[in-house]
Amino acid sequence: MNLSNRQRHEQRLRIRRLVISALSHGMLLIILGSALTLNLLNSISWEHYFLFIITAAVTQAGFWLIIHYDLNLKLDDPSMTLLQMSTAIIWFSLVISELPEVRGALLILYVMVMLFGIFQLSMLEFAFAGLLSLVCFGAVIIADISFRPEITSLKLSIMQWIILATAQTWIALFGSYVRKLSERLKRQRSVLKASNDKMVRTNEELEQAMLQLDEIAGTDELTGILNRRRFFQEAEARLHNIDNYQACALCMIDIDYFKGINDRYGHQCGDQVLEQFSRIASSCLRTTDLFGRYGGEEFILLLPHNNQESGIKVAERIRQSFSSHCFNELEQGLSFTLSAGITLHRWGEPLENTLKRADDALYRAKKGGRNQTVYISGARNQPA
Ligand SMILES: Nc1nc2c(ncn2[C@@H]2O[C@H](COP(=O)(O)OP(=O)(O)OP(=O)(O)O)[C@@H](O)[C@H]2O)c(=O)[nH]1
Repeated sequence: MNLSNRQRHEQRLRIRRLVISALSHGMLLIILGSALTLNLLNSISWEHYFLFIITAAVTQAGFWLIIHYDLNLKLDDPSMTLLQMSTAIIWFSLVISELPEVRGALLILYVMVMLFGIFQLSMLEFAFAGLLSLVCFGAVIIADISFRPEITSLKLSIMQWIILATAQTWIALFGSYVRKLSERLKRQRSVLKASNDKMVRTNEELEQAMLQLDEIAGTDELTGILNRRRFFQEAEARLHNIDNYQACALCMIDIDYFKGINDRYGHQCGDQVLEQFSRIASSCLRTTDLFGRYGGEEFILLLPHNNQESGIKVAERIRQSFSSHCFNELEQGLSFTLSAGITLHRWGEPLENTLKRADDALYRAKKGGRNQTVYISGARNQPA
């Protein structure tokens, strides 16, 4: 039978309980065996003793086989608590019936059996187990009166029966109280677990929402690239972590005569050009590059691990890709140009200084006739 992890765990617990039950039987047999060896008991023979061993072994092995082959799972109560208790009560009664000398002391065995079911049985089941022990013990008394009248004190036997009835009633009441308590604890634990799970889920959802909010807060609505604020946050963080001998380029890009695009084709078409430019530029960049919208039609790039040559190459690649793109949807064969200013970040310098140089380079590109990339040296790229 294919069992779930939970069922397997419960079966292991049932085997453990069975071991406890077998040990209780064994303990009684050891006590009896010791008393027999020391000749303290006259009423019981070794034959009877071995019969007790065999019956105990057979019943315990039977229960073990039932659990081992998972047959108990087909029962209404897979723990077989009441069944095991009833078997034990009958077996203890047989043992007790052979030991009139120590019967009073052995009454405790019935109580022990009742304790076995303290977390499992309902009030009704407890009442059944208690009644069964009283009936079995009553049968022992009747057998004594019938077969051993000479050594039987009726008054004492009745007194013992009353004591047993009182003890079993008390245990049945106490047992049902303990069971209710444990059920209440279980319910509280499951409520706690449910609210804990809910809290974990809410936290995860909150975290997810915060991440989404953070992403939205750092994204330019029109182009989907980083906005100016987030670009500088991330650029500062990157520069802080960059190792000092790795050159890093900063590039500013401005679409040429953008006002004219707006004026001629309308603001919406101007937006389309900005979106298209962002797509083209993104396709020319590596995932480690930072790309943001500086404002209006101005864009900014941080290109880690780039020197003068490779930085200019990236800017030129973007410029050429953009200028060779045709905006046929606006006008057949229509294309635009851009200007770029680039510089290298100097190790340890504030980002505004680098930005100022890149802006100067862009200004020169515009002044120089647009549609070009101008580089201004970032001087040393080494520690001062
Ligand atoms: N469609 C659109 N236009 C914008 C946006 N942001 C700024 N602009 C416009 O971009 C234009 C920028 O024009 P200018 O700064 O004069 O520059 P230019 O026309 O590109 O000229 P040069 O940069 O000198 O080549 C302005 O008309 C702004 O209104 C935007 O999000 N969408």
